[in-house]
Amino acid sequence: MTKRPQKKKSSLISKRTIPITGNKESHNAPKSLKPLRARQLIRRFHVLLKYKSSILTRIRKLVKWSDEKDGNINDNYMTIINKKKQYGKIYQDEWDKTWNGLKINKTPQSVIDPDTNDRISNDTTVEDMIRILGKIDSEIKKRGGLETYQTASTLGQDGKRGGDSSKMLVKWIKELGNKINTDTALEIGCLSSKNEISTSKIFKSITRIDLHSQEPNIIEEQDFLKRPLPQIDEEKFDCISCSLVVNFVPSAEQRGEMLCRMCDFLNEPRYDKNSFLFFVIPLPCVENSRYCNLETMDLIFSKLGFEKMKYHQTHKLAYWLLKWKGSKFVDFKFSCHKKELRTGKDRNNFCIIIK
Ligand SMILES: C[S@@+](CC[C@H](N)C(=O)[O-])C[C@H]1O[C@@H](n2cnc3c(N)ncnc32)[C@H](O)[C@@H]1O
Repeated sequence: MTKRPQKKKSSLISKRTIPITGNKESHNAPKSLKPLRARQLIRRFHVLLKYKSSILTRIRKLVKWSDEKDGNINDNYMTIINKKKQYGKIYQDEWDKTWNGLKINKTPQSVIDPDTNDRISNDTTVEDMIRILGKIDSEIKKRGGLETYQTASTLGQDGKRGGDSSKMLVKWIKELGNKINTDTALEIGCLSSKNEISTSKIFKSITRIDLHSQEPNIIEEQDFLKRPLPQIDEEKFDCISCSLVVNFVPSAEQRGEMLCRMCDFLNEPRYDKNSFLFFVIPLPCVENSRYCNLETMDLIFSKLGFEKMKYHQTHKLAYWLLKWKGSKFVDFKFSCHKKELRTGKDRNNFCIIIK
């Protein structure tokens, strides 16, 4: 059902978390955060990861990187840096400068400055990009890495602050009553096994995965883009929950791939059983993006064989419950490109590309 042959895809976060010299202590993720600071950090991580992804895409072209020969660039870009002494020095100097200069307890401020020093254009050299990578990697590490991001996101799930988004899935499934018959679920991007999707017991079994597991025996540490494709029906699911994950994925192509891939993990509908996708993204991804609106999402979902059962938006989030009609309804020729839909400088660049 995969739209195109599945290539081995990248881990979204580089495995490299220490500088070349390996002599920096890692900072532990904070145990608690004030809400404002948590929001600032989440935004900051999104910016850093997205920027890093654009830089790697550009380096990939410049150095004529081949996935077959060299592996995935997200995991292996350090081989480029380590190849030349001069590259290593540029990366390390920027790493150190950022590490020594960045005050992490202050409101996040940009160490990267796309308006002046860190702009990437057609003239940007590999050296320039390695310099920016050094800054970004150092900042990610100094802020505590993915663990800090997750602490901030978990805090956003606090019941007192609106609760976890799976509440909406549970409500909808209950509303649909016996029209919906789902036993198994895959929760992509699972921060906690105490969320309503788990405690409500609406599923007989839930497989939980996350890039960085906070409950190692319960949540499998796995990148969904690398999860082996099901070989037998028992490895598929009646429901996939993908809440606030796609916006975390740094590149538009990987977001598209994630959506296409979900079809491979859903059971073909049967006479007594349907398959569902619960999907959540921040509202600005559809309300204020230069490249994506609700019509774009409707089109993508319908071309991938989904039918909208429920939609709800709050002032922050957009939620969908979609029924998957099966592989017969997937338009394998469909592609979705980057096309400007809204102009204006206050837009965000959220985009989904399907090739
Ligand atoms: C903002 S949290 C969302 C948590 C929860 N699903 C919710 O709705 O509140 C995003 C989570 O997605 C995880 N994530 C991002 N990309 C992923 C991927 N490719 N595979 C698995 N998990 C991923 C991140 O590690 C992070 O824990």
